[in-house]
Amino acid sequence: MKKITKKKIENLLPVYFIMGSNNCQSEPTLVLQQAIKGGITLFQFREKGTGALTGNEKIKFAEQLQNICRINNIPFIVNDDVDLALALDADGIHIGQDDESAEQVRQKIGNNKILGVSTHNLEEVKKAIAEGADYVGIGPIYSTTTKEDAKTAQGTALIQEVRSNNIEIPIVGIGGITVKNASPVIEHGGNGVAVISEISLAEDPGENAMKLNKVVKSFLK
Ligand SMILES: Cc1ncc(COP(=O)(O)OP(=O)(O)O)c(N)n1
Ligand SMILES: Cc1nc(C(=O)O)sc1CCOP(=O)(O)O
Ligand SMILES: [Mg+2]
Repeated sequence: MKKITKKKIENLLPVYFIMGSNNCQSEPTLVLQQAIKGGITLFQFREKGTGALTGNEKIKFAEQLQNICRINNIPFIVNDDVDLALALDADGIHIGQDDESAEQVRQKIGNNKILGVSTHNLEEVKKAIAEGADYVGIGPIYSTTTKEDAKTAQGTALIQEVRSNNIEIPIVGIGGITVKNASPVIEHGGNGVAVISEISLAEDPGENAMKLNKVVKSFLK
């Protein structure tokens, strides 16, 4: 992959689907295929929490999902695990404030992979940018039960603060986002929504992916 431009990242963020084996009630490979058909624009492999796969099982599962993404031209991002991202030659890595520093991770992955960083205040956003983030995740926008250690919901306040400071980093909102409540994230300056359960637990994952794609794109300028 060539050096990623800001415009290119923005174009990947509208419907950012995140999933691990414990987020699904049906076969995860089918859920991902349906989500892709529905119109997700980016995928993150996030294998963590209760009952998550480890070791070789985790690697094999990641390879299966990466393969599905490859066939369908959807970039594949790995959550937390920099070694796995490098071993799989993933398209990028997403890290949070409790993970390795963005500066260290950027050094390890070079300039041609996507680096996403979770942020919860303006200082963290500025630091992430200085250390080489390509986009920031801001959340939780709404309350969520999917992430065991999620912080208190903050709405779109930080997205608005970042934009009112004329900071142009691509932003994806995350946490409790559904088809019905996605639009404020974009109206207030986000470039996309990152969701787990709204797609992974949907009766029809493809339909929810399609609805999210439609609502987000209708509010993007
Ligand atoms: C797009 C996106 N935004 C935020 C997160 C959360 O990352 P983090 O705070 O490191 O928490 P975990 O996901 O690792 O539990 C994310 N994964 N993706
Ligand atoms: C992985 C994650 N990170 C969050 C953050 O606030 O940084 S909230 C979250 C869980 C998102 O799952 P759902 O779409 O089911 O609410
Ligand atoms: Mg993390």
